[in-house]
Amino acid sequence: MTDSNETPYFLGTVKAIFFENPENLYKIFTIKIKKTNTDWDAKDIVVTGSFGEISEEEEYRFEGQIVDHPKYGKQFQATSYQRSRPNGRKELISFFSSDEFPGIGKKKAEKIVDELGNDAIDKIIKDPHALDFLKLSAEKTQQIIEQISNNHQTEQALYQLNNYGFGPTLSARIYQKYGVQTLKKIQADPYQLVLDVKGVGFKRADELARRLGITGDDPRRIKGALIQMTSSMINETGDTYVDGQELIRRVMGVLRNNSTDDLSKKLVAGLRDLVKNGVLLVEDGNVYQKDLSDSEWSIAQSLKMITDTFKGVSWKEREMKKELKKIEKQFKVKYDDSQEKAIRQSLTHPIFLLTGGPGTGKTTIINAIVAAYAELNDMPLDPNSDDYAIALAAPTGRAAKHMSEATGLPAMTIHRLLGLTGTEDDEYAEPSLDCKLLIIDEMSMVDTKLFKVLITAVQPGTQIVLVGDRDQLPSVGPGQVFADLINSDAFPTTILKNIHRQDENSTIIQLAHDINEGIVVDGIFQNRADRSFINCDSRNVPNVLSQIISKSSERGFDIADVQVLAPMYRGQAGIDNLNYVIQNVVNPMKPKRKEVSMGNVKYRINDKVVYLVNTPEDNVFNGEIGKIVGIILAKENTDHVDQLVIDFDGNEVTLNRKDWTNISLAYCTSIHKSQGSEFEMVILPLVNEESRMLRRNLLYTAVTRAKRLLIMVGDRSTFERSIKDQSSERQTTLKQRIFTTFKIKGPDTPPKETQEQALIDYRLTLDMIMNNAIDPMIGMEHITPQDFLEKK
Ligand SMILES: Nc1ncnc2c1ncn2[C@@H]1O[C@H](COP(=O)(O)OP(=O)(O)OP(=O)(O)O)[C@@H](O)[C@H]1O
Repeated sequence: MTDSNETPYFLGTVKAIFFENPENLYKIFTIKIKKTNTDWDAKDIVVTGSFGEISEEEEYRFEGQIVDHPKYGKQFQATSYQRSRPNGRKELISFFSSDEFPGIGKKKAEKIVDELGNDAIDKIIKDPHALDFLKLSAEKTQQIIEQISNNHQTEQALYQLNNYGFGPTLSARIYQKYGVQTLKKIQADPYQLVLDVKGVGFKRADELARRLGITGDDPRRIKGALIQMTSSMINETGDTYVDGQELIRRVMGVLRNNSTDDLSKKLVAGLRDLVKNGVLLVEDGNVYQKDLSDSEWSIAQSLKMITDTFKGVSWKEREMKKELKKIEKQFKVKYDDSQEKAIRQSLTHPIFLLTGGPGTGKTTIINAIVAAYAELNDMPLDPNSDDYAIALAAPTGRAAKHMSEATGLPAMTIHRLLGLTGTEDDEYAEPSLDCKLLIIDEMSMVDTKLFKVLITAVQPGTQIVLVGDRDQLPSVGPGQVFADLINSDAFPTTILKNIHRQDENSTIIQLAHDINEGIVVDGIFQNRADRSFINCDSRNVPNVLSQIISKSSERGFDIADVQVLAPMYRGQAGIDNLNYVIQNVVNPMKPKRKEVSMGNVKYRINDKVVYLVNTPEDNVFNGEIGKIVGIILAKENTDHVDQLVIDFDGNEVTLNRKDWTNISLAYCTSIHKSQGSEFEMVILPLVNEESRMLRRNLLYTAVTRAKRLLIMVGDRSTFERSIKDQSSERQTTLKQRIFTTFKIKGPDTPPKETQEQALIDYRLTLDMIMNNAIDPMIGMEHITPQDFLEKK
């Protein structure tokens, strides 16, 4: 493609930037070509890549390669770029006399080049007195120097970030955060990156710090470890705070090799500093990430504001009675007592909570609420009408689709409703929600931070209905908002218990309810038309599963409708091994078939895969399941990289090898990931080795994913034990914040401890540890410090 062996480049002026992703700084734009060493013969080309700073009408030099995008055709994928420097006398004169340097005309520009020569720019950057001969005012001279240095610093920073080992995406993200201060900031405190830039963990910052000579018990290192450990522990448990003593013990484990006598003093000083700077917060001996703690408070305050500003309803009781009769007729249903109570409460209160297991009528009630609300408030149920003010939303795309199908009205993800991008910027978003009735489904999946953004967006006078199944697994992110709201007793709540789904052959729903009640009946292990139990130990699970899958495909089940769900990745009956085993049953390697590898995983055409991150620019989101429809080997394309083409429900996405870490095989997925989705057939292997993870809510969530068929595999005692194992609640303080804000006296609220007292306690613990009275590694025998450094 190129004239010579040198890297392909394009020099040109940026004309129109038509796509920018603020998260990874990915941009797509056209340039008007001035020069290239390729045989591209058009006047323009589309350039793509991650760029810290690109301005329209500026000239840049891009290095990279021409690629052939399956949808958009040929474009230039830039791997590096720099603002082009004026070259030669003529260009330099027009550069200095341009609008960038007001006050310098052609004459002065000529003088500069005559005096400083063709490397005038470098000379000005290096020597602040280089321009003295012009005899301009000090202010003017300074302006010129700054203008030139700013351009230069961007290049310099990105070059140095690359030297530090950051790839283009991370470099662009860091540069976006710190701008021209990038190098100064990083060199002053590389651990600040852990806090400021998503994707940089303690381990990476620690490596960089070592290169910069920051080691041992340097305060910056201690603070970096405290921040990272707090975040790791919160992500691990889903709690909204960590136990202070435990945190300290773990941080000691990380810093252990470098411990000095006064480490304990330094640790407490580090903690104190982080508290002072608003990063962490200490309360009642617990350590919070300040923003997560603030989110709990904001939620409580917003709920209070919504409650206080509610002005009641304008219609009379008899009108509601009449309306209930009308909708029963309209939907051809007779609501049971708790259902009727739910409809009444939702219509008459500012905030209402509705929870129930499968088939208890949650969707039925959402429909009734919408219809009755519209009628009683004289609102047309027509989304195109200006007076329509109902917002329906759910945390996942699938749940939103279900809501929309059930109501016949538009429903969307909470992210879309709020205009969020699925990136870390979401936490700082302050959207405003313009509706009068807001209904959220699958509320158990909403975490603290998302709920904070949602609820603070709600305007006074809005009525809110939160619907979900409180017994399912809590959200992936920290918190258990739905359970906390229900347990606070601050809001009217209805728990639906009667199962209404009339399907004589279906026993799965009853089983789910029994599990939820902790009832172990023999019937669980007897085969029914829609479910069966296969007794086997963990060694036999792969074999048994292979047979079930073969049989199900003989019976005409598409593998897309069959989902194996497991709790753990490791082990014979773990997700990784089962994916390998099932892949070889449904999509085996044969001679002449294409196959590519990524680590131990092989990918073939027709493989079922799951996407693991959010990439709005490709319209694919975390948890979406797709099918590999194409494998393009490096030797077969102009990019010279292996590519997978994946069909996500009609949306085809091409992933270069470097992005294959964003997918995994999906024949078997985790129960956690399956929440909010339903499958025709669920196969659920549970084995004794996993007993540490098995809780009632995990089993309950897995079982309720099955629409038509459920096959449980494993040993009886494991199932029995998980049914009996009450799920342990997450540690959060949302309930207490609600008690305080609503002035409700909560049951035995623990005495308040001041920050100072807590810090003194830590000091004592630390001193004991330092004096070897307590081994900091007690209870951590099988755990290495590495386990806490960065989440995999
Ligand atoms: N009072 C009722 N009388 C008769 N049928 C009812 C009643 N309430 C609900 N149903 C029916 O029961 C079935 C389950 O109801 P619905 O789908 O609303 O429950 P759900 O709680 O949303 O269940 P899931 O969470 O599993 O979707 C539906 O077919 C619905 O029509």
